[in-house]
Amino acid sequence: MYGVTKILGIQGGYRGFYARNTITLTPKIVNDIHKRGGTVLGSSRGGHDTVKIVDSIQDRGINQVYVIGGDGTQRGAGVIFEEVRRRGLKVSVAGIPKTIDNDIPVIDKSFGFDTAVEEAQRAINAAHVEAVSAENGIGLVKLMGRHSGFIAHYATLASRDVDCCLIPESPFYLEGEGGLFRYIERRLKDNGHMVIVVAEGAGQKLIAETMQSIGKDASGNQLLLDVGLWLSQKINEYFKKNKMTINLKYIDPTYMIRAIPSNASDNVYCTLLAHSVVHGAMAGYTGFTIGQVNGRHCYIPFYRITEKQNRVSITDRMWARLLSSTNQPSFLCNKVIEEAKKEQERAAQLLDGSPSHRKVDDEVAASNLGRTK
Ligand SMILES: Nc1ncnc2c1ncn2[C@@H]1O[C@H](COP(=O)(O)OP(=O)(O)OP(=O)(O)O)[C@@H](O)[C@H]1O
Ligand SMILES: O=P(O)(O)OC[C@H]1O[C@](O)(CO)[C@@H](O)[C@@H]1O
Repeated sequence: MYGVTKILGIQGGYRGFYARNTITLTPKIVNDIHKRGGTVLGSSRGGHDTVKIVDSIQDRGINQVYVIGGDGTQRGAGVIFEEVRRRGLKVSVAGIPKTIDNDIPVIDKSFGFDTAVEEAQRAINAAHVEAVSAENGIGLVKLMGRHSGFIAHYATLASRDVDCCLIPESPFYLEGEGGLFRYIERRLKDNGHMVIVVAEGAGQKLIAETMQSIGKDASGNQLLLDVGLWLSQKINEYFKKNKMTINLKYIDPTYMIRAIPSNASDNVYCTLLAHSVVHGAMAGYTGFTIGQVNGRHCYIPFYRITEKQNRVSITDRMWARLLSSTNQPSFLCNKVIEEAKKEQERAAQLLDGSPSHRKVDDEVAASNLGRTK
């Protein structure tokens, strides 16, 4: 369509610009990559040496750079764009959001998220089978998502077999009235079994009270303490102390939900993102991330994408729908709800520069919060 004669694939993430080989991408090489999990180019964490990267772009005569990855990758693309602009180079820099976490703001969802939610069903179903097959069975599933709870949230809504979903955005506590242990006791007495889904970023403050931080990864992301093992141990200890028999089965599908090939919905989404981003670069746009916003493909300036992370809003209808589907306690006091609403209003004003038009559905959220206390 555009008469492009050469497309280079940079291998091994950002360091691939200066420390790894590159491969020439041809229709034959990329023909079936949508049927394979992972990345044909390989990825890495860390290694973003902006000067070396832009030197490489300049030396190779590259005039369009398409950067595929999560929130960190998009931040890295933004830095490259600034350096390219500082040098006055005629190079278009465009980002394509790809992460299972769905933690990239502004866009409706990230490529990879749907596939992860679909694959998580297998782990939740297994947890449910194990839970119903034993006396006071508890199936506990930990899901990825880093500091966002979207995968756990939507996998719970999709499954309908989950009795409690714990996410980083909604703090919880274990002991006492309204705490997790009392809720588990009640569910086991009423139902004989239960399924708990916990996002890997949940409970970090609670765990940190008794466990040391384990540092950061090569990209500077805080490494998460293992909430799945911690919660399994805490639940077993509590019921042992209270002399109540339980059979807890812990399932950690972690990389299973990331390593599989993308599903049909994500394949179509990815194709549309690719078409849109190329049209944008060919039209002369630069410094943008492509993304679907309210169903339409948009060119979003890097600074909008990198100014914050997308997090589950616990005063939104979708979270209220989860609470009414699991019947779990909200673990929240009114003060936290009010703070969350204010944060949501501030975020909405930031996005459209005006007072928030989107009225949080207080009645639904509050009634569910109130009802499940
Ligand atoms: N602010 C930044 N400036 C320059 N480079 C960055 C920045 N943040 C992240 N990067 C680089 O972007 C790359 C990917 O970042 P990271 O490892 O956080 O993964 P990610 O893109 O967030 O993907 P995922 O969300 O799937 O983990 C790394 O090479 C990292 O060094
Ligand atoms: O591949 P690594 O370094 O273990 O990173 C795991 C992280 O990557 C993600 O899968 C994507 O950001 C997160 O959900 C998870 O916390």
